[in-house]
Amino acid sequence: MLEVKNLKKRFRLDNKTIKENKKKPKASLDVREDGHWFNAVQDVSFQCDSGEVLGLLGPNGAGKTTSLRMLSTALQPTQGQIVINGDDVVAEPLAMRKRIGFLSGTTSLYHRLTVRENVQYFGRLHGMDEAALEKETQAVFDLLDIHSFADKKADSLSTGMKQRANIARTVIHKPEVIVLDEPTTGLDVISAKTIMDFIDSYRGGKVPIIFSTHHLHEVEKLCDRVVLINDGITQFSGTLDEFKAQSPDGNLYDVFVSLVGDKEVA
Ligand SMILES: Nc1ncnc2c1ncn2[C@@H]1O[C@H](COP(=O)(O)OP(=O)(O)OP(=O)(O)O)[C@@H](O)[C@H]1O
Repeated sequence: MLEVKNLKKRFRLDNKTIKENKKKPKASLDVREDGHWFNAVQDVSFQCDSGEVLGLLGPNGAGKTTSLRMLSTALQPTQGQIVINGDDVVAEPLAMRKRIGFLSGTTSLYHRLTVRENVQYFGRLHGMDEAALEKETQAVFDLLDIHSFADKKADSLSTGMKQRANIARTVIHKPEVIVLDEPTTGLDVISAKTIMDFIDSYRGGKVPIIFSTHHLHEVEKLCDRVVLINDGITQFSGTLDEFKAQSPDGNLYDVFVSLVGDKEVA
């Protein structure tokens, strides 16, 4: 189980931005501008049980990536708690990192290695023995439909194949929590569907899986829980049914728009 409580992250602004902001009318600034600081994530809380799929929604710049980077220990929170199966992620980031599988926009592969070599390299870095590595490689390649290109070099792959290989690399060590930042963005229909089926395969299992997306149909199809962030604040956290119940006809788009106000919908 993953629990996130009152997460905050503020970034120090560079001098040029501070100077420029001083010249602008206050009303034109992002509500999160705060002198020398930018409060990218102001107050984010949610939880996700084992076997649940949680969809993280929000307009561009809402704070989704910043929140996911904190969950995965890539960024230290300014404040707040992140707990995985009773253990404190913020207090023990290095120990906890091994227990989390994080796909970010910058997760990548060694170009000259094959997919299999890449994935197994990361498995060995996590201390997996060869028998476990073989077994898990097979299982993950099945789930992500990778076998047909498993022995191709990474630099010869399509964008969709690369993303599937990146996900394989992210989960090869059987993490306790899986965090995927916009896993289907920019992908063709078949690769996106393969990744959605992969996420779906975790439902009802032992691992909470969290992914951010701008695609409401993915949320409708896959998610048990929905969290919507706006201006770095949790606007909604609950089940998919509770989210849908906010609109008379259960239309996700209408609920999203009603919660984020007149902000441009991504
Ligand atoms: N290092 C940083 N310094 C200053 N501001 C930052 C920094 N990193 C992120 N931000 C700002 O924090 C806000 C939240 O960014 P974040 O990338 O988390 O949003 P997001 O919800 O993932 O957006 P998108 O849907 O566009 O990917 C943005 O306004 C961004 O410009």
